[in-house]
Amino acid sequence: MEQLDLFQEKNTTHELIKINNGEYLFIPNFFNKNESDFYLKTLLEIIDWKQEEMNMYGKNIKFPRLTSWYGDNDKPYSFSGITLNPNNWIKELIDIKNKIEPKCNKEFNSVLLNLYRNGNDSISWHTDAEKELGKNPVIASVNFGATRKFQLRHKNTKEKIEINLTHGSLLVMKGELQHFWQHQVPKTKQKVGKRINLTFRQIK
Ligand SMILES: O=C(O)CCC(=O)C(=O)O
Ligand SMILES: [Fe+2]
Repeated sequence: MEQLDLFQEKNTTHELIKINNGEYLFIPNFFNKNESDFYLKTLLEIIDWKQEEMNMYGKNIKFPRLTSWYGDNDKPYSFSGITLNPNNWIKELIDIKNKIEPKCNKEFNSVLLNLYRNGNDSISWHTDAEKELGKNPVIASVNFGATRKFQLRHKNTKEKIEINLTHGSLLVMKGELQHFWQHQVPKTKQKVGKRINLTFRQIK
């Protein structure tokens, strides 16, 4: 049936959503408009944004987005074929971390930031299941700027879920979700502005 290929739209106002093999929280206006505008503008200016490259089959491929890594862990963090050394925490990132931790019931010691400059920037299907993150990692994703589609796909059943990550929203992925579901932010042909995503993590 064609229906199976359609993404289920899950922009409900319920906070905790239980899915097959995982759960997540989604709170659209976790940060109010003023806070969100402030963080979008400030983080664009003060974050140490870089376009990382990875080597694939002998070719250097540029990531289709800018990234930056902050944390209190002196260990470098490796993912998608690259290793990032953490920058030291800055006040704005600690303020965001302090605000989300009670909602997540979790403390974080690092954050990966992504800057999607326009609709051509993206992140392709992956899981956040690096071994440094432990067994069932809690990953808190904070969003400022343009709304982009965030898609989840079950590895076995291929079931798909789509969430519009709006300005000021908080998405918390938890339970066994990272073992069973991949996620991505696809490119879009629509004219979209800049978007910043922060994923807070606890690195062991
Ligand atoms: O931009 C997003 O919403 C997702 C980012 C992500 O999945 C990651 O950095 O691991
Ligand atoms: Fe991810």
